[in-house]
Amino acid sequence: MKTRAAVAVAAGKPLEIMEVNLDGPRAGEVLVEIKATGLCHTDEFTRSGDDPEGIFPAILGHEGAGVVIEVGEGVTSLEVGDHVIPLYTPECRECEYCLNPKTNLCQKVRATQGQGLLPDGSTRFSMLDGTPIHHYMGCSTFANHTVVPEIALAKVRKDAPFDKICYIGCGVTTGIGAVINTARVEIGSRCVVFGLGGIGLNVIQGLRMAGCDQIVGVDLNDEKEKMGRHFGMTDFVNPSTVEGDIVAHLVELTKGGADYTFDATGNVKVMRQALECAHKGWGESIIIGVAPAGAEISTRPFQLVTGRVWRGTAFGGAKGRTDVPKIVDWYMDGKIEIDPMITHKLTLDEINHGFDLMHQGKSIRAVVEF
Ligand SMILES: NC(=O)c1ccc[n+]([C@@H]2O[C@H](COP(=O)([O-])OP(=O)(O)OC[C@H]3O[C@@H](n4cnc5c(N)ncnc54)[C@H](O)[C@@H]3O)[C@@H](O)[C@H]2O)c1
Ligand SMILES: [Zn+2]
Ligand SMILES: [Zn+2]
Repeated sequence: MKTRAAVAVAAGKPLEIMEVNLDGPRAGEVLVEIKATGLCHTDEFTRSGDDPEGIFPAILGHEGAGVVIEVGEGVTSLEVGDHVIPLYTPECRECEYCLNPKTNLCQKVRATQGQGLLPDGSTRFSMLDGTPIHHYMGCSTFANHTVVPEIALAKVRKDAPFDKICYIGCGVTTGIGAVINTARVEIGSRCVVFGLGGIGLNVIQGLRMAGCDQIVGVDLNDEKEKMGRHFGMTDFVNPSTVEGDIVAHLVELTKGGADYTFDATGNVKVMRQALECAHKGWGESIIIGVAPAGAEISTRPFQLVTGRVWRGTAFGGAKGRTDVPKIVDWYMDGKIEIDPMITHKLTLDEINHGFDLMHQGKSIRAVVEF
């Protein structure tokens, strides 16, 4: 079949909207009509050429929601008409990682996914002249139709709006999951969140759900304060207006250090501050942000010797086929909010404008509706 897609033709170039060929699903695969997709920083990281593992041409996008149009041979868990969210972290439920409750990093299709290919080593997308186009993060949601492995699709309820739940495909789950699955924050905790963007705000609403006593938000942009407070932030700190050491300031504000801290900036200097403002003896710092290629974190080992813990999280530690449908329920039941974070709606033709908004710090999430 043919479908419309925004194609990343080369590193650093704007996406090109074009008609592409899409082959039907093979064994274990599913054809999905994408109804809506969010634009995440990770897409921009790859589009810009900063991602050392970026492969071109490719169809980017990993934060989508849509409907099953056709299932390949042997697919048993999904049928035509099901509503789904593609998962860049799949859940095969049989690999060593899926069977271990400590991780969500299913390895079943890892090797081919990293190469921009489906598990059989080939691509379903091509340009009209026959040039193959790579998949991206196993999802490629910047296309009106895409082919995804069955194990990389979460089946969700049919009454949930696509233009909101697409965000659960990355940002919402990453932020809330970092609190619930990775940190396992206890009721009454004091926490600090660095970076109040599309990820940090979801950390904040996760902390509110977890019943924290204090939720400190840290951002260089004062305009982020209002939204932070809306989602449950109790204190706002702009490091550029703090005199002296930001770490000492945060330790004092949290009465001795935070029980849990989160980096949602991707800046390795901020990651160090996040670790060092965690409480001596038990404070844990969770790295969510993706740092530039080659960047390294550092601290004095004494920080860890005296009981602080440094951890990281991918996709909020969520096992997608199991956890994503529950998060969709939380949204539909009003336990979490998504609507105020969808600040811009675009058509596929306007997708490059979405990246401009991201750079200008004007959007939390821009969503493309097909
Ligand atoms: N681990 C994962 O699974 C995962 C998933 C998605 C995104 N991410 C990463 O999470 C990070 C945040 O993504 P986002 O979409 O929220 O980005 P964003 O740009 O919307 O938000 C980042 C925020 O950090 C603030 N900031 C920047 N530098 C700062 C500093 N020095 N001190 C304090 N605040 C600062 C910015 O003003 C902005 O509000 C990115 O690095 C992204 O790649 C990780
Ligand atoms: Zn993402
Ligand atoms: Zn697995």
